[in-house]
Amino acid sequence: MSVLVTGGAGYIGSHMVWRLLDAGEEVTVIDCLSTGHDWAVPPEANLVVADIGDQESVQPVLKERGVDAVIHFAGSIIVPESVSDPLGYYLNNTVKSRALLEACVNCGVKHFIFSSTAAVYGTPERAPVSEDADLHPESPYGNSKLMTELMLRDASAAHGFSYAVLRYFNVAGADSKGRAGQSTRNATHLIKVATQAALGKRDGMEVYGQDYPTPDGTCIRDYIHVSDLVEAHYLALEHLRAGGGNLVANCGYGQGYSVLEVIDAVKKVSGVDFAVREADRRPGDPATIVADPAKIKAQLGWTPRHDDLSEIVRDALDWERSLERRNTQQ
Ligand SMILES: NC(=O)c1ccc[n+]([C@@H]2O[C@H](COP(=O)([O-])OP(=O)(O)OC[C@H]3O[C@@H](n4cnc5c(N)ncnc54)[C@H](O)[C@@H]3O)[C@@H](O)[C@H]2O)c1
Ligand SMILES: O=c1ccn([C@@H]2O[C@H](COP(=O)(O)OP(=O)(O)O[C@H]3O[C@H](CO)[C@H](O)[C@H](O)[C@H]3O)[C@@H](O)[C@H]2O)c(=O)[nH]1
Repeated sequence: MSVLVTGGAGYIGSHMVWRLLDAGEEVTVIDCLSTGHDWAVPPEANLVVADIGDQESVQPVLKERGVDAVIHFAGSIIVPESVSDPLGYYLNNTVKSRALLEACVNCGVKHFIFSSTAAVYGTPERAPVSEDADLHPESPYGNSKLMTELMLRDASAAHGFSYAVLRYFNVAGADSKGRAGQSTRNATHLIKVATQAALGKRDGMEVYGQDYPTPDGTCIRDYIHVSDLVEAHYLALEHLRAGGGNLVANCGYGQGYSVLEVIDAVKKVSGVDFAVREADRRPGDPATIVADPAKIKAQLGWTPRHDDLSEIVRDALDWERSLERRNTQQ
């Protein structure tokens, strides 16, 4: 048995690859390196530089490597970018996921795990939000992911493979052993941006919108440590291999923090008081989104081990410092 990780040279995918190797799995990565880095893939994994939409590259990998499970991270991930380039997002996230799925069906892949997102809920009526809530994405990004969820459901019913859709909330932090972290060029995620501001890599930062209907006027999100997230995938893989059946589940802690609370945490942990400027709202941002994680806890026995904002921030800062050293050495 071996596992194919698409997008394994990216932030979350590279953590997954380490987790699978730690468990003794045989791992192949397909990544086109559009935002990922070849150096992020451990040498023990086999990296194939290719596009997931290119079936002529993907099918031989699935067959020759005897892949029984695909964990599909590859995609475009920035909500406001999806608003300005919707067709690019539908191509990379939806059309190419369809091509990948077809390749998997052609090659008899048994299990498929998909990176979905809290963005499929839009602004939920209730916080925390559970999986049976209505789905009203507010951005092309969220729509592009929801369409892939639907393709998976229908293709699984027709072709008999099993799948898990994991809806991630806001992923942050880094491997506590320092082996992987968020290295994307021009990253836009809040905790990454704030750690860069704390380390003087950028001249302060902006808060997008302070007039949301939340206690301090800034958006509320549920930040999940990347190591807890990849553990959820590992448990989902075991569940599918054991014949546990299809699963759609939230990945978050059920605890929300506002943008200003996150910035405060970064200032406290780093000991640096960087400049924070008010800016207009960013397109596509819902006010509040917090997970109800009851389902994944009950069905997979998932137990968060890093659900502490200070730990998330500390690991992100450590990784950002290590990137600084890497850049100095290059
Ligand atoms: N980071 C978050 O907070 C978050 C939240 C919810 C969902 N997700 C989802 O998790 C997945 C991974 O996100 P990430 O934060 O690691 O992003 P990332 O940009 O670091 O990783 C994505 C990887 O996919 C590769 N890739 C992109 N398009 C490709 C293609 N067509 N063919 C082959 N490789 C391709 C990139 O080179 C990169 O290595 C994405 O699908 C994203 O939508 C992320
Ligand atoms: O410099 C910044 C960066 C972000 N923000 C704010 O911080 C919050 C979080 O923004 P992120 O960009 O960190 O994350 P998003 O919530 O936009 O999106 C992330 O989480 C989503 C799920 O909730 C998606 O899945 C998506 O892939 C992933 O990027 C938002 O209110 C945003 O406006 C700022 O104020 N300043």
